[in-house]
Amino acid sequence: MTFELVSENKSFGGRQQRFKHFAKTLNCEMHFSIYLPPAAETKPVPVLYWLSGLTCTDENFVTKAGAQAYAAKYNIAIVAPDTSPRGSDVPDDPEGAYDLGLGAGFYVDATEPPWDKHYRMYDYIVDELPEWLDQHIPHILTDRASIFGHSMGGHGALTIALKHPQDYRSVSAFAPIVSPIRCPWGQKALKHYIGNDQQAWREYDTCALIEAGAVQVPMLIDQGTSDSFLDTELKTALLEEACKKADYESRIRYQEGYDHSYFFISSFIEEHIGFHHKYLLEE
Ligand SMILES: N[C@@H](CCC(=O)N[C@@H](CS)C(=O)NCC(=O)O)C(=O)O
Repeated sequence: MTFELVSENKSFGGRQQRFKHFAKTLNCEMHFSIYLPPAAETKPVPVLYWLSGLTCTDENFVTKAGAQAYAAKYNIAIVAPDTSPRGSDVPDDPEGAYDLGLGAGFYVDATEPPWDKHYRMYDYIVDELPEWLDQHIPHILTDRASIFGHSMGGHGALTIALKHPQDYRSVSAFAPIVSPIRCPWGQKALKHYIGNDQQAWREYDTCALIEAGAVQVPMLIDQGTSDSFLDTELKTALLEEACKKADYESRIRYQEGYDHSYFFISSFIEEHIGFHHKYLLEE
C-alpha cells in the first residue's frame, strides 16, 4: 500500500500535513489533510473529521476555514478528506457538471455502474480512513471522534453520525443538505449512484433517518439566511420539522445575512470546534 507525506506546514504551533495513499475502498490514490495541534506531540488527541461540499478537495477547508487556531486551542486533530475518488479512470458527469462525479461523491456507496467501482466514499470515511489513521498516525485517538461538514459534507456528517452513534460523539454542520431525497442535487446523485429504488435512498437522508428513529447524537447546525441554495437545495426547515416530529434534540441556528461560502464557515468555526471539544473531552 502506497503512502506518502506530500506536504507539512507549521501552523499555530502544530502541523498541517497532507498525505497521499492508495484507498482500496475507492480503488484509487487519494489525498487527505490532517492538522495536528501542538498537544499531539506529547499525548494523542481526539479527532474531528471535516467533510467538504461540492467542487472541493481536502484543501478548501485547510486554506479557508481558519480552523487551525481553534484546533490548537482545543487540542483536537482535524482530518479533512477529499470529496470523491480521483484519477483519470474514475468516471465523471458526462456533461462535466459540478454536482455529480468528481468532487461530488455525496458520501454514499454507489451500487450502480459505472460508479460502483470507485464511488464508495461512505465506507472510505467510516472504515478505511480511521483504520489507516490508526495504523499510521500515533498522535490521534481514533476511538474518540466527532464529525462535521459543509453542504454536501454536512449531509455526509449528519448521515454518518446518525448511522454510527457509537463511533461519533457529536455532529455539526454548516448549511447542510438535510434531505437529499427532496432536492435536485441529492436526487441527481442518488439516482446515478444508488439507482431508481427510492426506498434505498432513505438510508442516506438525514430527515428520513430521524423519522425512522435514529439514536440521539449531540447536533449543532448553522445556516446563513442569505445562502442562495437555502430554498432549493438545503431546505433546513425540513430538518426542523423532522426533529420536532421525532422529538429529536438539535440546535438549528439561522445566521442573519451569511451566504454559502467559507466566509460564513470561518465566522463560526470556533463555536463548532468548541461544541465538539465538550463531547470529545468527556470520559
Ligand atoms: N457555485 C458553486 C457551487 C458549488 C459550491 O458552492 N460549493 C461549495 C460547497 S457546496 C464550496 O465550498 N465551494 C468551494 C469553496 O468555496 O472554496 C459552483 O458552481 O462551483
